[in-house]
Amino acid sequence: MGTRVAIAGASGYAGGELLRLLVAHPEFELGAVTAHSQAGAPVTSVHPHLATLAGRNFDAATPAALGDADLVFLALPHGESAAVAASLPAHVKVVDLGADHRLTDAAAWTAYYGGEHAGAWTYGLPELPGQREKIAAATHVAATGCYVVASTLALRPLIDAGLADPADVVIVAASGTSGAGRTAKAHLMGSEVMGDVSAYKVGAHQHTPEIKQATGATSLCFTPVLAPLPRGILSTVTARPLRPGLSSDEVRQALQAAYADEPFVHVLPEGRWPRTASTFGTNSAHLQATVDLDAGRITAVAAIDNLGKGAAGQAVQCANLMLGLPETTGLAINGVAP
Ligand SMILES: NC(=O)C1=CN([C@@H]2O[C@H](COP(=O)(O)OP(=O)(O)OC[C@H]3O[C@@H](n4cnc5c(N)ncnc54)[C@H](OP(=O)(O)O)[C@@H]3O)[C@@H](O)[C@H]2O)C=CC1
Ligand SMILES: CC(=O)N[C@@H](CCC(=O)OP(=O)(O)O)C(=O)O
Repeated sequence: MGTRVAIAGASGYAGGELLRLLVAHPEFELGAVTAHSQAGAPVTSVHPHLATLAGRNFDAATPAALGDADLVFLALPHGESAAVAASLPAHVKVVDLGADHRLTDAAAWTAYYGGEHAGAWTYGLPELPGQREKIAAATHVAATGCYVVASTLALRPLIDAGLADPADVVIVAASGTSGAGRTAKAHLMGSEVMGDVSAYKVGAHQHTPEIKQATGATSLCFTPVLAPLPRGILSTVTARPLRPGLSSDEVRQALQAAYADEPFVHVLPEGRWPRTASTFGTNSAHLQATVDLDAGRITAVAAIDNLGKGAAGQAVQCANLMLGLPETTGLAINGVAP
């Protein structure tokens, strides 16, 4: 018998990607897969690509159904996780894909999400220094925000190495439409998003405090961009170099040193820049960096799949650690092409 895992919010985009990963995971046995408005509906009516789940229906989200698992993934709208987590037996481990337990600063939560902060859990980005061990020892983990994963993997080693000025960071990041969720507004679907690229929540995006928390940046100008893709995030991070004459080689070497032993983070060969298509359906992040000599700025670019390393893949990576399994179990490193 494998470890029993359940999903709350299995009818959403993140929940659907979790389902896809969990049914193929060699150590997991699927427990309850709960939905809200779709409770009782066939799983394949919402996720027709999950053919092996034909005949299975979404469960109602009761504490008894979810509490029967060893580990529960919460893929619920922001603000819904704390109550569900509190209803579970104490021995059940939890990985939350939502934002509720990511921020350590309660005032930042209230400013960007509104309402009262539910409290911080262990932060679920294993590639941060020392974080893998904390995740492995944790019972409750808050998986990171999608833009935050890409931006942090590109920026954090450069701040840690003393190469990038944490007080002068600019990030422009494009996301595919699935980042907004399945229950997203009509303008994110179909004809209105095709052939269009647009900035949104300019200077006011809720991932701004989380990127600062995860990277150590103290001043950040973050502009998210909606791109006509189903999946993918491409984050372009620029920062002022802290050392005159800093070379591209030094910047690349800082990334290479930080990720030399990381199975999912790939610093590309010099001159090749990340593309979201290469990470589609994977838990990988592709990175590249240089120094823009004309502008006098470091430029680092990261690509991920927002539903992979940005959500469900990252959550499974954390669950593997929490359950003492090899971290890569059930997760893809290589993508699909063309
Ligand atoms: N999409 C992404 O790229 C990423 C998403 N996340 C996070 O994952 C979580 C889910 O996101 P996503 O899958 O995109 O969202 P979706 O809108 O696609 O799915 C939301 C899920 O929550 C359920 N739900 C809706 N309202 C309620 C409610 N009031 N109470 C309980 N359940 C409810 C829905 O059920 P039903 O459909 O049956 O009504 C559905 O299963 C969010 O916290 C999001 O921030 C994290 C990283 C990236
Ligand atoms: C394209 C799009 O709209 N994206 C969403 C992603 C944020 C989100 O809710 O995801 P996290 O769980 O990663 O915080 C947004 O910008 O609000």
